[in-house]
Amino acid sequence: MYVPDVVIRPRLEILAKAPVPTQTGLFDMIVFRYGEQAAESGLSPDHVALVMGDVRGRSSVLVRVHSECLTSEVFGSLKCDCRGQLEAAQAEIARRGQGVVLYLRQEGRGIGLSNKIRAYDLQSRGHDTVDANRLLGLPDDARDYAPAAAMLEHLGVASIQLMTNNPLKVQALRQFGTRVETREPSIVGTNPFSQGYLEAKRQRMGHALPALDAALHASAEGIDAE
Ligand SMILES: Nc1nc2c(ncn2[C@@H]2O[C@H](COP(=O)(O)OP(=O)(O)OP(=O)(O)O)[C@@H](O)[C@H]2O)c(=O)[nH]1
Ligand SMILES: [Zn+2]
Repeated sequence: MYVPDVVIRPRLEILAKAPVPTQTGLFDMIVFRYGEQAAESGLSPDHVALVMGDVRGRSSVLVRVHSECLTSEVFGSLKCDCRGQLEAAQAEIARRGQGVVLYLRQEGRGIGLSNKIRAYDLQSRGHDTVDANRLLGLPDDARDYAPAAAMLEHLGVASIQLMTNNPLKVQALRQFGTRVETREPSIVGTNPFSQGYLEAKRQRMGHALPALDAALHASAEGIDAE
């Protein structure tokens, strides 16, 4: 995860804004541009905020900082939990009537779509998500949370409850000046195709996820895992 020693913020531009009705309610959709992305990365510098309710000046605003995952969100891939997490975040924001989803165009933990699919190819040959990135000579996690912090600052959010299982995401946002009051777990169901990925995130990337053995045992016994 990229966190510079000195925080220099490129200009945040607001490109467009409109109300968008969704299956989980009416959100304001704001498109931001933050800095530039090298064309060869395949990543877009245009990030999205979905905002519900009045968040300006508010504390403890529920926020999901979500990274793009084309495979699950568009095509229904079962290899990860991203789509479920996004849907759960929108549903909880709608339930509370207030909150923000920041959708960052950092596909594949920031390595871009084609590299992610190369990593999937290696995973189909038995490597886990971390080793697949390393075999490609890429960092485990190449995301930058400066755009998210700048977007929250623009929205005037005073402090947030962050929906994530990733402690490094909390740390990175704090380093960019976001007041993260609490971490709210973002646990969604597993399936046989996502279990390996979730277990690698738990064991190798420090995510606060229930242990897979315990979850499987609990579900076999008909008990809720968490
Ligand atoms: N490089 C790579 N990226 C992946 C893989 N599976 C999913 N992703 C990407 O991972 C990103 C989501 O990161 P995760 O590590 O799953 O979760 P997180 O955002 O760190 O943590 P949460 O906030 O708890 O969701 C999205 O950009 C996905 O496209 C994979 O096997 N390899
Ligand atoms: Zn995903």
